[in-house]
Amino acid sequence: MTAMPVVEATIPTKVSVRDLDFYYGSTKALKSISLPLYTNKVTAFIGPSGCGKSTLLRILNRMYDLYPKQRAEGEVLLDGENILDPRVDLNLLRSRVGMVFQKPTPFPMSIYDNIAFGIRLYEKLSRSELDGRVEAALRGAALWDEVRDKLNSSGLGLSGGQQQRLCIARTVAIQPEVILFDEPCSALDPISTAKIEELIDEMSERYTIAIVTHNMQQAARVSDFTAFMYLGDLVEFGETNNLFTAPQNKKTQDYITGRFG
Ligand SMILES: Nc1ncnc2c1ncn2[C@@H]1O[C@H](COP(=O)(O)OP(=O)(O)OP(=O)(O)O)[C@@H](O)[C@H]1O
Repeated sequence: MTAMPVVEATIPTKVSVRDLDFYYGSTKALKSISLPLYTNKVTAFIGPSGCGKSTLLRILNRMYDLYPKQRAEGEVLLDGENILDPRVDLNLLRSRVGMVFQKPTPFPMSIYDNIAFGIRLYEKLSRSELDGRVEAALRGAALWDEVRDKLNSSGLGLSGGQQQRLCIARTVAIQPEVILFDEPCSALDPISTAKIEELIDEMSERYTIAIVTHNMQQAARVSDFTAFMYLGDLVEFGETNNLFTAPQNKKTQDYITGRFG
């Protein structure tokens, strides 16, 4: 049993990962991970390729459940409720814990319908209520001003950075509590990346956020807390400032100073 790192006892915990193991078939990809995601804070998962960052992220909304040979053991408490329990309603869970992927993946439909599609799955709204929700979501993703005059055009006609903000709008439209970002900027140019980073910062006022990133500067810029992982272990978890300036573990230090990874 590994102890849960407690860094900020004064901030409420939204998600509590406890003694989490994860298997791809017989391969163990995560080993007894325990960490908190603090409410309305951004937590970055960093570490060299293959250390388990995306695996950990995908557990937080049971994405792995789509694959029969993948299995998690341990607990992931969302507001105290274990989301690994087989009785959990996955549609409800994924409406509470949204996800933005590495590659922007708009649906092949209009900008408006990209947002409205998910809302319609969960709620029955009048046209004017739906219009309001679509606008609020696009504003929340800092995209409204760029698309307000072409809501009926295809989402696929937008630039890569705009498409990623459309995907963020689609996620926030469902009014989740937690948002998971899996390398959200890796396909984007520096200006689009800066916009998404700024957006993540603003979004943390309303959502609890976890982000997987290869880019340590990005982790340092956007996150409040950082988890450093290595070969399926959580090596160090702490406030981002502390972890980057005064790492406690030699492996963390080697990684952030570019000695490996
Ligand atoms: N579908 C899969 N089947 C079998 N093993 C897998 C699968 N996906 C990932 N793994 C293994 O699990 C481990 C963790 O992978 P994961 O993708 O979570 O790492 P990561 O830190 O996100 O890597 P990267 O930065 O390269 O995306 C790796 O050893 C990987 O080879």
